[in-house]
Parts: sequence; structure tokens; C-alpha cells
Amino acid sequence: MILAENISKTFGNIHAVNDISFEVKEGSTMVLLGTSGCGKTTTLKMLNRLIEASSGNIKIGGKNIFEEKPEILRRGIGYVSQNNGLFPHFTVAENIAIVPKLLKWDKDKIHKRTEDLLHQLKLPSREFSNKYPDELSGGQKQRVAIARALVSDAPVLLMDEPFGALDPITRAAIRKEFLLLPELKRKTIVLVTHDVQEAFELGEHICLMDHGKIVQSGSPEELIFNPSGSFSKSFFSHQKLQLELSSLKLSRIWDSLPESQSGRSAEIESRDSFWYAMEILSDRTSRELVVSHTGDDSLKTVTFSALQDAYLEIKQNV
Ligand SMILES: Nc1ncnc2c1ncn2[C@@H]1O[C@H](COP(=O)(O)OP(=O)(O)OP(=O)(O)O)[C@@H](O)[C@H]1O
Repeated sequence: MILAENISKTFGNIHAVNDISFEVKEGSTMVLLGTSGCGKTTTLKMLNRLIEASSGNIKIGGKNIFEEKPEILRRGIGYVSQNNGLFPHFTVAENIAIVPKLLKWDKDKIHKRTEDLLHQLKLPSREFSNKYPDELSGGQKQRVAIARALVSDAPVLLMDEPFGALDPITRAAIRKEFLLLPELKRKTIVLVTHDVQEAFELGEHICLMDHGKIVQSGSPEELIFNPSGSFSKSFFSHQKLQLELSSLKLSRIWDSLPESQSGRSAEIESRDSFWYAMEILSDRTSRELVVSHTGDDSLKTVTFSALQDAYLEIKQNV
């Protein structure tokens, strides 16, 4: 869906991005991860031509982006900028309506769509539609910025540190809600972050960058269990156990889990991580969780010790 081949960007004599290539599959989420100044934002902005690449090719949906007018290209790409980018003199509803107005939607359609999105993002429209960004908390502003990026249902979504300005607790909470948004299920997403835990929770594929280059790219599991060199190893060393458990999804052990006999409905899905399941289990009295799996009618159960055993076995076999 997004194909970047040998893209570079120089500012004077600074090689901000230096000959990188990557592919983002349709409907998947790719994270650009790395230290400050490694070229993540520049890479992201080359995809919607907010920054023009110095060299290389970029195709989105099979089309060469350099053959399209930037304004037209951007209508098919939702974008959440660093620090939300809301217009301070526009209300929440007006901020969300910017692109629909450009697309000449009628008022009713804009109103309905705005209400629906605000509802999904837990900002009841009666309370929030007419507020100005100054009257919102940081987390609420981020939600409005996300609603604005989603409003025209563009197939591609680019997000630059979308949760960056938030405290860790709000950040983790919004991330969890974000993962559950039905709107996002079919979108191709590129997300920039320097937060490793965030990258592991949100990314199906991660490009780890340093000094304008991609040092390693792969699934979270590949990066944490098979780091390709000293940079990758040291980048993930601080929270290794948590990252390993975050990278492992319950789907990996689905076949070995026992069927649930409890009659309870599913509390967690097989695409959730070992870490998430352990977090829930450590916080409650019940010793097992009921798990569902897409495309499978049966419900299964998972316990803390089953997760521990599976993790140790996977570690032994790496
Ligand atoms: N407009 C510009 N003019 C000159 N240099 C720039 C410009 N924009 C970015 N740079 C430089 O390019 C490099 C990459 O910047 P970029 O913003 O892409 O990094 P980043 O990984 O997104 O960093 P951060 O996480 O701090 O936002 C940095 O050295 C930065 O100083």
C-alpha cells in the first residue's frame, strides 16, 4: 500500500534521512521508532509531501505521489501532527469539519460524522462540539486531532507522536482506546514515536532508525528476540522483559489453550499480548481469563502460569 524506495532528504549538509526503503502493507500499522533527531518526522512528512524528498520513489496505493498535486494527495491521507495542530480560534466541531468542507460535504453529513467520531472518541458532542482547544485538556485535544484525521475516512493515516504531550497514565489509557477504535481496523497507518512500549503495543511492523538510516525492521517479536546489532540491543535493553511479553500475542499459543468451561464471555482477544493478559490477571482475584479468537467460535482460558510457561519455552527456543 505504501512503498518507499531509496528515499533521502538533505537540509543543506545534514542528511536527515539517508537512502531508506520500506513497505507498509494495506491495513497494517508501521511504527517509525528511534532517538530524537534520527529522521522519523522527516520520513513521515515525505509521505504526504509536507517535506519534499531529495531523492527516491514513493508510491501510495500504487500511485506515484510525485505525480499528484500535494493538496489532492493529502485529501486521501489523514494526518495527526506533533502537538495536535488544532486551530485555536476554531471550535472542536469546526476543527473537525475543515477537510469535509474542502470536500464540499453537506452540513447534515458533516454534523452526523462529527457526532459519531466524537462519540467513538469519548467526547460527547453536546458537551464538546462548541468548545475551543484552550478549554480542553491535553488528552481531549489529542482525541480531537485524531477525530479530525479520521473524519474523511482516508485509507492512510500518518501520526507524529500522537500521544507525545500526555502524561504516562493518560497516554497508556488513550493508546488502549485507540487500539479498539473500529475506524482504524482497515486503515494503513504510519506512526512516529520515541516510546518503545508504545511502538510495541501499536506496531505490527517497526522500523528502528538511527542517524537517518533504518537500523533494523521487523515485527516487535523479531526486534526484541533477534536484535541485529549493538544499537538494537541497547535500544531495547532497559525494559527487555516487558517488551518481550508485549511482543508475544496470545494467538501464538491459541492451539494449546484449554476450552473455557466457565460460561463467561470473552474478556480479552487472541491478538492481545502476554503482557496485557498478565497485567489484567495481576489486578484481580480470578485466576483465569476468557479469550476469543477471530474466526473461531470457541472460547478458551489463559492463566498466569500458562503464560509464564509459554514465555520460558519460547525463550529457550530463540
Ligand atoms: N527544516 C529543517 N532544516 C534543517 N534541518 C532540519 C530540518 N528539519 C529537520 N532537520 C534536521 O534533520 C534531522 C532529523 O529531524 P527529524 O525531525 O526528522 O527527527 P526526529 O527523529 O523526528 O526527531 P524528534 O523525535 O526529536 O522529533 C535533525 O538533525 C534535524 O535537526
